[in-house]
Amino acid sequence: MRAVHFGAGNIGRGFVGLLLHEGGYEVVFADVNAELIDAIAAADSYTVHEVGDGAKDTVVTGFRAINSATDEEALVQEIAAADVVTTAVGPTILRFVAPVIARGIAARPADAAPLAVMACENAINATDLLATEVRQAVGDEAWASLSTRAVFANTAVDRIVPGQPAGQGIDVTVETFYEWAIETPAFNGSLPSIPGAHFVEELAPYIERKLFTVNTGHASVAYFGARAGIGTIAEALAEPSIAVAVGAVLEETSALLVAKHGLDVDAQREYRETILRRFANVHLPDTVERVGRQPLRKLSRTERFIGPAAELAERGMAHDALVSAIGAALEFDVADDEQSVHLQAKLHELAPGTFVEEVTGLAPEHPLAPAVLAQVVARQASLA
Ligand SMILES: NC(=O)c1ccc[n+]([C@@H]2O[C@H](COP(=O)([O-])OP(=O)(O)OC[C@H]3O[C@@H](n4cnc5c(N)ncnc54)[C@H](O)[C@@H]3O)[C@@H](O)[C@H]2O)c1
Ligand SMILES: O=P(O)(O)OC[C@@H](O)[C@@H](O)[C@H](O)[C@H](O)CO
Repeated sequence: MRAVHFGAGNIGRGFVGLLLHEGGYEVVFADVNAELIDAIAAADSYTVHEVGDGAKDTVVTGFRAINSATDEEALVQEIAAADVVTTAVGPTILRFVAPVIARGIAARPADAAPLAVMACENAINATDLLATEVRQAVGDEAWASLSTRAVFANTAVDRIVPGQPAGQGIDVTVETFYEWAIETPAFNGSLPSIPGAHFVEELAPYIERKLFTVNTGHASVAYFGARAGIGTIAEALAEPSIAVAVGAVLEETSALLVAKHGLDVDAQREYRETILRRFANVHLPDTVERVGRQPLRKLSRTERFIGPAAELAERGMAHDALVSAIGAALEFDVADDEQSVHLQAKLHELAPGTFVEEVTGLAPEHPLAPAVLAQVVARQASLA
């Protein structure tokens, strides 16, 4: 069995590639980073080092690597012969990988089984977004045929894989925890063989529980930590005032998840506690800069802050702690992060109402809009 995986970065090597390898796939990593692809191509194996309680090392073998920026023809042939295509490139990059995926599907033999396509990104319905990009890349007529030759399935992936320290080659340091939920109906009974994954009938409760607990909590630690001048996630969470603020954020998103998806209150409390222990793992060298990266994406309408806060406001439920975290996000000012630079520029340039509509997608009449507007006004006053 063969899998083509786009994005040979942290989660690509440290989780998706690993689980595909353990499922018996030969993994072909595709990435635009020439140095990384050359290093993977030159290696016979790499090691995934877990850190924390019960940690173990796993050696990954049987992979190849293709530079997707310079070797598109080879990539098309790999996809044409693959069983599975996965991505972990970031939601904003899906539109760049869509055209070659389309070409690969079109090049498959007529009698080939449908290709399983799964975007492993932190976003609601990321694979649907990828499918939309493929459709836009080829047009409606070609899509009518392509869409019968591939199965696009939404997934939720969870494992904290920090930026990797220099000097360890392509090895990856990860936490011990992992979860990969894959939505089944699109497969019509022919599920891909990935023993480490968890196949579920309906993904919405899983992806929302993950994004609005793990990622909302994580980003809150990052933004409160950055505001306090703290560099790592574990150190930020060790600061009592930050732990209290993040706990309050997660109480709010948990209340939404319980109300919306009928999650068990005690199970959700345990899930939250597990997550806070994961963030506190001092062996994981994770930084507030990585976790806070791309704040414009994180402040967008369906993402980890505005998404749950808007639904809470619509239901008349408490959301003050989330609004405070949004206030901290507005202060994220990291010169190396392009979106952080754009965020700060918009705060300087735009009227507060325009900023709220443009960045968060909230209309002025939305019940959450006034509270977010107040945070923007306060941030702009501090910059004046
Ligand atoms: N790291 C984590 O803890 C984690 C956990 C769960 C989900 N995710 C999600 O996985 C995705 C990747 O995150 P990451 O932390 O591995 O990031 P990363 O930056 O380590 O890896 C992304 C990789 O994608 C490559 N890439 C960029 N553009 C490309 C293109 N056009 N074609 C092919 N490759 C391209 C980059 O060169 C890079 O190697 C994101 O959506 C993230 O939210 C990350
Ligand atoms: O990848 P992002 O930028 O959406 O979010 C940063 C982190 O919260 C994220 O990568 C987590 O480490 C991961 O989602 C854990 O499963």
